[in-house]
Amino acid sequence: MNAMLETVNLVKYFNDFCAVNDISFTVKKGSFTGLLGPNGSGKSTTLKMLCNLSSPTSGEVYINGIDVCKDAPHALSTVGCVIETPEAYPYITPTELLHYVGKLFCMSKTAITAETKIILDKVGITEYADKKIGKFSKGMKQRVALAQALINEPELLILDEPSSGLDPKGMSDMRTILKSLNDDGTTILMSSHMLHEVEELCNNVVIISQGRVIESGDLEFVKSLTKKICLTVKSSNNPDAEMLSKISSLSGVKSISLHDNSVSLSFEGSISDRAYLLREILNLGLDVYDFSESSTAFEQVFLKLTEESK
Ligand SMILES: Nc1ncnc2c1ncn2[C@@H]1O[C@H](COP(=O)(O)OP(=O)(O)OP(=O)(O)O)[C@@H](O)[C@H]1O
Repeated sequence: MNAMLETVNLVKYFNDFCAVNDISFTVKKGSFTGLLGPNGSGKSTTLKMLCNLSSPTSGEVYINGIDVCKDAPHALSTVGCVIETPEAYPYITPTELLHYVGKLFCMSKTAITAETKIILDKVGITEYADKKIGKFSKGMKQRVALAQALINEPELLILDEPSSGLDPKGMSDMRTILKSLNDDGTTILMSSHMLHEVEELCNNVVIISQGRVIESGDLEFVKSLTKKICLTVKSSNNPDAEMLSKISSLSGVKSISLHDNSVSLSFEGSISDRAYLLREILNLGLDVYDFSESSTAFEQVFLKLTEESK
């Protein structure tokens, strides 16, 4: 079986408000799946139901084919979760926390000690192993939260915005850790607001809006849903008005704007159309030193899909 996790027609009402409306998706074994959606779209509510922290109004969740609502301990025995920013007791140390969590999983003291060493190294806090968590920065606390989710060597990690609130270095470190966990075979389902993060890490995406799945599939498929891409052309000479007008009339160019010496193009066409466009731009006399697809291509898909679903 290829599915690590499957949700079937998941519904969650808070009184008469429907926060999750008939959500079905699959997380493939070994994948790094991003759960994307605007604020309030139902990401956290969905993840909480997957970890049995909240009961669905209706619908089912299966992990490795086991129904989470009917047999949570069995279904979740292979899962590690970090939902919202967990606050550990400030006066305990990462080592003590991992020992406590390990005992909850009925692990032996020897196994806990061995695992703790490996995990603290994986998340990069070995030197803080015996320091009190209360004094840790937000980034360190996120690493501790991830560490406790790893104690039972989970096959599946469910993470609610793991980079949230971290500074750029903290985010980058967290991405490196998650990438390495996934490379080592851990399946990861992660919610995120940061599209570039999802593009960098994930190979599958589930996009939700207003409690509904509006698109899901592998990242390249979702990106291909819009043929229009954003190209950035940087040149050492400044394009004049005539050049800009000529560029805007080239085949495939939908719109054009200029910021400093950089021309942004909205473009639709094949790879060879793109090559033709570059040749034409060079022929116009622009001294191009960079011609690249900007990272907003996926962002455009996301905005378009969430806009269309309203
Ligand atoms: N316990 C609750 N009681 C009532 N409404 C709730 C509760 N939890 C969530 N909601 C509502 O359900 C909707 C979905 O919330 P949820 O937190 O799942 O969204 P989200 O996509 O995770 O948002 P964000 O990106 O801002 O974290 C929101 O409108 C929220 O206000």
